[in-house]
Amino acid sequence: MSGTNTVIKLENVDIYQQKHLVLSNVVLHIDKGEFVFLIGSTGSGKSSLLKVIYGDLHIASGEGRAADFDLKKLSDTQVPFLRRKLGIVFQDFQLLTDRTVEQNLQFVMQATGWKDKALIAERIRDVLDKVGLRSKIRKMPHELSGGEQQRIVIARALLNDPEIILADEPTGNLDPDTSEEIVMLLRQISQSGTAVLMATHDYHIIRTFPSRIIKCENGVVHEDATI
Ligand SMILES: Nc1ncnc2c1ncn2[C@@H]1O[C@H](COP(=O)(O)OP(=O)(O)OP(=O)(O)O)[C@@H](O)[C@H]1O
Repeated sequence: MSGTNTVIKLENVDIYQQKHLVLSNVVLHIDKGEFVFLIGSTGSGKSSLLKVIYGDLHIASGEGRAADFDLKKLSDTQVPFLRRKLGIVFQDFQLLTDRTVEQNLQFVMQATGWKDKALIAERIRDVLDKVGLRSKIRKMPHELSGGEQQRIVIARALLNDPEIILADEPTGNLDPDTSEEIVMLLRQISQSGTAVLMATHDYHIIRTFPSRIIKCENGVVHEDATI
């Protein structure tokens, strides 16, 4: 049984890439405010699992819910609304390189329906405060370090107050100290109520921040694994 605090719930889901069954009979529950690592060797299905959660791969069998969206019945028009309730953070920073931090954040807000300029400005200040980078609001991405750029990506993921952040190797391009800072930030975010699911290959990080581990291995998902 999962309570009303569940933000991700997969029950007996088979996950395919084309005709290839990548993960079978997946059972997965993530609650509000949880911080969870997602591990597994290359090709074990981590990205495929994340794709199911953000509506990029359809589920053929079983049941799935993410942030109150029914993943089995998800229509193309619903996908952008699902994604507003998920913050997505990937390894390469993906900021628009020809715009300032502020313009990068404004761009996402306008694209997701925000209109009121004062509210937009206030929300941008709030998320930059959360990642400790209000002072960088007028900087261009190339004027920021890799860790700072990743913090801005995290700020951008927080704009629409998501129920969960999906982070796919968010520290893959960062040095060890900066990686730890990013994980500390993600854990702080989870403590304030937004769940975080972080795919990583970095065992040092996993040992430094003991947390629940979900593991993809031999075509199945273990919900409470060890490294
Ligand atoms: N678009 C695709 N079409 C067909 N097969 C795919 C596609 N994407 C991934 N696969 C296959 O699905 C399996 C799982 O891939 P996936 O990318 O989910 O693994 P991963 O655990 O995220 O790997 P990595 O750690 O390297 O990112 C692999 O066998 C891969 O070759």
